[in-house]
Amino acid sequence: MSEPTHSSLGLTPEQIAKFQEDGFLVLPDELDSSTVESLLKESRTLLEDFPLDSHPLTKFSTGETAPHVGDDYFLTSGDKIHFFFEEAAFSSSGELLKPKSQAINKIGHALHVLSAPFKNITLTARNRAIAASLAFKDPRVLQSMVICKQPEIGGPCPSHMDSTFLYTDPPSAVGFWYALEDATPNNGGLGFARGSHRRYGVGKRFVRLAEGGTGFQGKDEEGIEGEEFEDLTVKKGGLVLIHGQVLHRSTRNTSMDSRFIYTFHVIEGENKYDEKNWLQPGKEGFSRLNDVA
Ligand SMILES: O=C(O)CCC(=O)C(=O)O
Ligand SMILES: [Fe+2]
Repeated sequence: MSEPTHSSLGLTPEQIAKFQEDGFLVLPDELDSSTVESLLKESRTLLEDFPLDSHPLTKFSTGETAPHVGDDYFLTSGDKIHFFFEEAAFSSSGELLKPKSQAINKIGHALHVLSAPFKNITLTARNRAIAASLAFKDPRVLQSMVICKQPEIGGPCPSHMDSTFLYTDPPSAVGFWYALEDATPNNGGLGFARGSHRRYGVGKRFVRLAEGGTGFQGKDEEGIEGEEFEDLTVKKGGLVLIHGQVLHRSTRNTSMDSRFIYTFHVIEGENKYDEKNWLQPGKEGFSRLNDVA
């Protein structure tokens, strides 16, 4: 038998139609259990090994939690592995309430470049073929992260569309979201307003501000707040593809179970990616899925 071609590794016509209809697509069992185990092990190692003393949110002993502490750490994270705390991990006087491995909400944003286990599941022939199925010509990978959503204090991710954050002209973002643990309505799962990508354009953008830091520019389209969300259950190893304009969110995790997921985003390299976007490419540019053998 001949080797499978890229296109035969891609989505079926039925899967493509469902993605276009709903704005998301669940692909169960995308990763086998030993791969998931290796990604969890890598995540735990990163959490254990990062230096707490030099982190911008903990190196100030006075509990300095002003909004702009950490702006630079965030804005320079596009080609690095940085660690972002759960808001509820600190007391009102700025003391860390949990051991650091249970206090981090998110690790990002270049795991797909700098961490071999994450790179190995991101820059793959399968993902190249999935992107081709979704009509990408020059798919580029950016903004990879592990979202830990820690037990008891896991912060919510309010309703948004990803093209607000990773805008191209025309919009093209697609999220690849992998459950590394079962993600359920009980531990802060993932919820969608089904079909909402067909109801709204990209109304606002999350940008670098001229005065420093980041903020939103523009307005949401009318009616966006009234959307109903369906909370999914995604078993570990499952992949969810997320259209850049579908509204999605995840809720607070007050359960005793963490909800580790890995996500990265793909944009069309042929579309204009401007300097307002919060995440700017390093010298190498964003990773090309078409370079995968
Ligand atoms: O899993 C979450 O909490 C949110 C993930 C998300 O918004 C994304 O991957 O685009
Ligand atoms: Fe998102």
